[in-house]
Amino acid sequence: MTRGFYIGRFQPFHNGHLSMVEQIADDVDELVLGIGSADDSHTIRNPFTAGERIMMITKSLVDHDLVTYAVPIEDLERNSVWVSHVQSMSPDFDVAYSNNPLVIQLFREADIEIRQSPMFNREVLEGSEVRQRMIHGGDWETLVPEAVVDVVGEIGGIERIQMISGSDSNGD
Ligand SMILES: Nc1ncnc2c1ncn2[C@@H]1O[C@H](COP(=O)(O)OP(=O)(O)OP(=O)(O)O)[C@@H](O)[C@H]1O
Ligand SMILES: NC(=O)c1ccc[n+]([C@@H]2O[C@H](COP(=O)(O)O)[C@@H](O)[C@H]2O)c1
Repeated sequence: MTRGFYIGRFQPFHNGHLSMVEQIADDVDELVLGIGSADDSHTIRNPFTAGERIMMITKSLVDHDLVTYAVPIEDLERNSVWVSHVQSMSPDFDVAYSNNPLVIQLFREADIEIRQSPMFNREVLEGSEVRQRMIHGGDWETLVPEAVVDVVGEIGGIERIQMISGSDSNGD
């Protein structure tokens, strides 16, 4: 039995993240999704709470044949102890997945196997692109799973991110 660990902020969970999960599913029996920066929300970079991101991920993966656990991981002041912090919060895992250079470095230094994946359609499948489209009234819905559109609607996410940015749906 192999269990993987995939860390990200998932602000929001988009189709690039979904493709990465689908690829990881070929390697592992179970997957922990670490909700990074879990203590942050209501900012342009991190508009959604950890609980809202868990809803997005759980509902997006409900029809996938993979056992998943979403675990909130708060940020720490000290990078040197971050991997221990992750391990203290997560079910045990055999291999970690990330394309983030700092995350890769920290897991390598802790002698934990880390795998990267190709970037899927990165010109548009990027959290900051999705958030900019939400702020400016662009087409963000095609970049995320349908379940994420539903959750964003349920929580009033567009109104929130537009309020945070001081914009409105027609603003720049
Ligand atoms: N299109 C993609 N294809 C494959 N991996 C991706 C893609 N987008 C993000 N990732 C990876 O998923 C992990 C989590 O990413 P993250 O939540 O920061 O999303 P992001 O799209 O990079 O968002 P942001 O623009 O908010 O930083 C990182 O390792 C990131 O490199
Ligand atoms: N010292 C720390 O708290 C520390 C170190 C490395 C990564 N992280 C977190 O891991 C996550 C990595 O995800 P991204 O690849 O989405 O940036 C982020 O939430 C980031 O803040 C935290």
